[in-house]
Amino acid sequence: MGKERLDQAFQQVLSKGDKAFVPYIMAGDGGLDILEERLNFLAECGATVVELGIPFSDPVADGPTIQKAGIRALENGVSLRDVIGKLKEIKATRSVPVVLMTYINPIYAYGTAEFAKDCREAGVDGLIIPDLPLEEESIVAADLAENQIALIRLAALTSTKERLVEIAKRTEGFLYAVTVTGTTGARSGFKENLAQHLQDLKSVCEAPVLAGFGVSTPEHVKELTENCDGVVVGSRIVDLLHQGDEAAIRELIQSAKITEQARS
Ligand SMILES: O=P(O)(O)OC[C@@H](O)[C@@H](O)c1c[nH]c2ccccc12
Repeated sequence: MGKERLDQAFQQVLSKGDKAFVPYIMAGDGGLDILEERLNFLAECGATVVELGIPFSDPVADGPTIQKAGIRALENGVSLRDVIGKLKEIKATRSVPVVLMTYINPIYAYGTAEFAKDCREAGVDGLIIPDLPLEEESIVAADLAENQIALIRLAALTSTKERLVEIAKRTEGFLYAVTVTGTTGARSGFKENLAQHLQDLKSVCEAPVLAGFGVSTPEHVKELTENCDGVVVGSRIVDLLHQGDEAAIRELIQSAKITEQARS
């Protein structure tokens, strides 16, 4: 459960020589009733962990694709409480670890202690809270720790070296290395010095380092994972799910695995 389950999931993948692939989906996009089916589909495609977004009215880090998915979910009336309730219901049959991505406001409104306890009961393994800076972590850190839920930290491109070291030291589950300055969403390419940045993060981080933001093709996955342990892919997965293109999702996720040839 929790932190430990995340550690095991990454270890299992990385020890085989594969890279980790964490797809992001918006909870409630398409209705909460299809959540279980989607999680199990992603697991079956080879997802290491799934990042599950909570729809929110003011998603400051999100680009157009995820904003639209959030609006669809909000139109379905889906709240943080509903998502946790659904996860609790499907806990026994869910086959992939889940980390929730939510802004701090809904957690604060829920009550941090109750939220952390409910997350644990629902089998939530970790949390990504993009608008919670290091200095404010004490709002939730103790409650999450008490329930063995990992707090996954984000490393921005613009942070100072000292700050990145501190973030890398504190992170749990994995380190989310944000690859661009700006919001989520597909991009055509990455900064030239990104490879070095990822290597620098890896050299100071014991947890796996995963690159995310703007990753949308198997070529991106191959390129980025030369310098880190895996990727997080959001907008592209959300679009493909919305279009019902299961084959493309499978191909994208499988691109994080080394080929059988390379294995032998
Ligand atoms: O959509 P992209 O560019 O593939 O980026 C990942 C991303 O969507 C997902 O991790 C995410 C969605 N919303 C966020 C807010 C902050 C940090 C991360 C996220």
